[in-house]
Amino acid sequence: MTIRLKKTVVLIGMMGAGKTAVGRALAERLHVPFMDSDEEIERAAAMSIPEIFARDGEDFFRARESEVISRLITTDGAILSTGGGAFLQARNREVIHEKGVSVWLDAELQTLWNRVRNKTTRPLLRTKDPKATLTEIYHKRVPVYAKADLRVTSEPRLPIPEMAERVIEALKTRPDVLEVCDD
Ligand SMILES: Nc1ncnc2c1ncn2[C@@H]1O[C@H](COP(=O)(O)OP(=O)(O)O)[C@@H](O)[C@H]1O
Ligand SMILES: O=C(O)C1=C[C@@H](OP(=O)(O)O)[C@@H](O)[C@H](O)C1
Ligand SMILES: [Mg+2]
Repeated sequence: MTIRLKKTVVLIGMMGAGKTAVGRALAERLHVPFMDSDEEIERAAAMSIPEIFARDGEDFFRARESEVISRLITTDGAILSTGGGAFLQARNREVIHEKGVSVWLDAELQTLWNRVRNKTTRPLLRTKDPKATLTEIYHKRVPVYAKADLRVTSEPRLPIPEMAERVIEALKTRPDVLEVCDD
């Protein structure tokens, strides 16, 4: 069985949902290019995300993020993992809807927290009470993430390759995106 992607699949959702890890596994499984907007921003700036936030601020980062998404979404039939804030901007949602298909990787707050709690790579969580900050961001964003074309729920103990399979199952409901050919 061969699977062919006709549109670029854009993974959206909270920090720690697994967009980067699942996106990479999904691209390997489907033999298509993998892109991550954060990695692309870091590479172009030759700085890490925390360094960009510290030196140039969040607004600067969001502007770079929009540019990178608009550019990368033009690659047909690839996987594009975005940063957790990307889908919040209407302009980003529009280009994603126009040229790709959005998949919300949805995970429970406790799962997200367990995955990000010991990491220093997410500047938005550098607050006095990072768990409260994550909770606040989560509740604010969920209604926007719900605008995605597809939603895939992540169970805390589901391994990354199985999450990638779940995404494929969800994509099978969209023949305009995924073509399954019996060999
Ligand atoms: N399904 C999963 N099972 C176990 N660990 C996971 C899973 N998804 C993500 N992780 C881990 O959680 C952390 C955050 O994942 P990441 O892909 O960076 O999330 P995001 O890009 O959505 O912020 C990483 O250490 C990743 O390996
Ligand atoms: O949620 C957010 O606003 C952010 C999420 C991060 O990406 P991940 O969702 O891949 O962690 C990164 O883009 C930046 O730290 C801001
Ligand atoms: Mg990521």
